[in-house]
Amino acid sequence: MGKVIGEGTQPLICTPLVGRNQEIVLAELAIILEKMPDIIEWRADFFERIANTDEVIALTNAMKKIAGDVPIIFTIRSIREGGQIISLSDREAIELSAAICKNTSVEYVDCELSNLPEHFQKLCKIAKQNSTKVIASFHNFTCTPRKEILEQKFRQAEEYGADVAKVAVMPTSVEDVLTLLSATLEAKKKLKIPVISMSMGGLGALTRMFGGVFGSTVSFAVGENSSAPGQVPIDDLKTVFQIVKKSMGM
Ligand SMILES: O=C1C[C@@](O)(C(=O)O)C[C@@H](O)[C@@H]1O
Repeated sequence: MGKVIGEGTQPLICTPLVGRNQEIVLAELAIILEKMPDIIEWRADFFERIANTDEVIALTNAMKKIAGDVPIIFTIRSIREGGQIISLSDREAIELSAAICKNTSVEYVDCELSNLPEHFQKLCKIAKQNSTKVIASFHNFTCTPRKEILEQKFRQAEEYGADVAKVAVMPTSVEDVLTLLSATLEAKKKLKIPVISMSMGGLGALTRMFGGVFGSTVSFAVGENSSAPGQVPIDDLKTVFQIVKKSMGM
């Protein structure tokens, strides 16, 4: 049985795929699976044929065949939230994500909270009809907004009907790292849905290792290539999680 976000005592380890074409993505997937991640994220904004819906669907089907029980997150990260430049408009990106949900070969779809509410709701509806879970996400690659803003983003994810709330921000000080951890703990206590959070960059790397203690349910790790600054190699993360389990009993 594949792992489910929010279940279990330790955060799940998710490794991103960032290949530009089918051959590279599938090669990355084969290498990553040997490292036994709990979840795979396909960052489809890196895929150069993203405008061809049939090819994108065919690749998710091929990935599912190889990944088996390992759940897949389908993500189109927009340029405004740290993603690649793509030829699709926001509406077209939502339509592609909806087509992926209808095809049912991925377990999760990422949708940014910065989308128009009607676009977000449309994708949520189609995802639910097809038993795909929605991860509502918020990213800031330049700074860490105030704690109240982070809490509001977590809350908004739940209010919008998402299944998981995710916040990724860039710290410029250790205080920023504490702000992210503190907002995560608050969200974990108040929300009914699981939360994922990370502080990016070198300073934030500790949140990828110890964020589970504060309520984060997934940590993104480098399998083959990194998709964001500060990601820790999967083997290192597994070692840290073992030490946390042994020393903290979680
Ligand atoms: O949202 C996230 C988190 C992330 O930005 C990180 O910092 O690990 C990496 C992205 O691939 C993913 O979609």
